[in-house]
Amino acid sequence: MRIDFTKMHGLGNDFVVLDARNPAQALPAMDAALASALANRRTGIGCDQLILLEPSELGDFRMRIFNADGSEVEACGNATRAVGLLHGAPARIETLGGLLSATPSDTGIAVEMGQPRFDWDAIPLAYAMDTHTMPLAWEDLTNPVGVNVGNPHAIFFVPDPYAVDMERLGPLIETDPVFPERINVNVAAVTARDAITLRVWERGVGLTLACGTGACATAVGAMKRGLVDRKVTVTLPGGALVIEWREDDGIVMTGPATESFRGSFDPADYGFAAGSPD
Ligand SMILES: N[C@H](CCC[C@H](N)C(=O)O)C(=O)O
Repeated sequence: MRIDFTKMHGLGNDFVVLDARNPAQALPAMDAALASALANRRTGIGCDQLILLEPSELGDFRMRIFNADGSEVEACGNATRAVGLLHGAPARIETLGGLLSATPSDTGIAVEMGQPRFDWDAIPLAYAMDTHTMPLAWEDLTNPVGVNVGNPHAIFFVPDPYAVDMERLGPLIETDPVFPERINVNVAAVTARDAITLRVWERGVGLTLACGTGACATAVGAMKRGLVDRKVTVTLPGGALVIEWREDDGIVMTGPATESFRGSFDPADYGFAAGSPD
């Protein structure tokens, strides 16, 4: 019994997508162990996030998101565009972070990501503080913005994101106890009223070529600080996303989604029997 998968990416942030809406694709219990084994780029299929589609009572389908370390999380912007493409947008997608809508646009897929949350306990943080300019510092990275866009982000505005030692500082910040659920770490430079350059150390993954929720969080953080207008282009190593923060609709992220190839695997190769109940 083999399990089918679709390999996809959004600006190089890549995913292995499993579709468990089809009972014939009954999956072993999807858990941290299986997700991290499949995501492993040496011994597994390899991806930043493992995406599992399941039936949903609330929307067209449910999307579960597992980081490469196996942690299940609330939101993944690039994957939301990818599964919107795969399913056929328009689509209403249930996630742990809320019900999202994906619709086709002339530059790919547009996703309404909901409203950002800035309260310290919504990020969440370990104690109360001003999230507009958090009194925190890790060497030259100081006073980030804290925001939750379905998942938690810290945004540092710096002169040059590519001059930051993310491999060293990223994991230090990601796992600091001030972030009880860890954090996605963004370093950004505002280059115009409608342009931001961004790099992201992702919670549970590390440096990625792009992070959709990071682009959303960074855009609204810059808007809160009055650094940019309400619609900006965020350029990541893998390419650009357009982020707009509308009063009523919340954040709208628009960008490409790509299907790379399809394949299948035998769960027994990962120590799991297909079809075993969750
Ligand atoms: N690492 C993120 C999840 C994936 C976010 C990123 N891939 C995106 O496109 O939003 C987290 O733990 O919250």
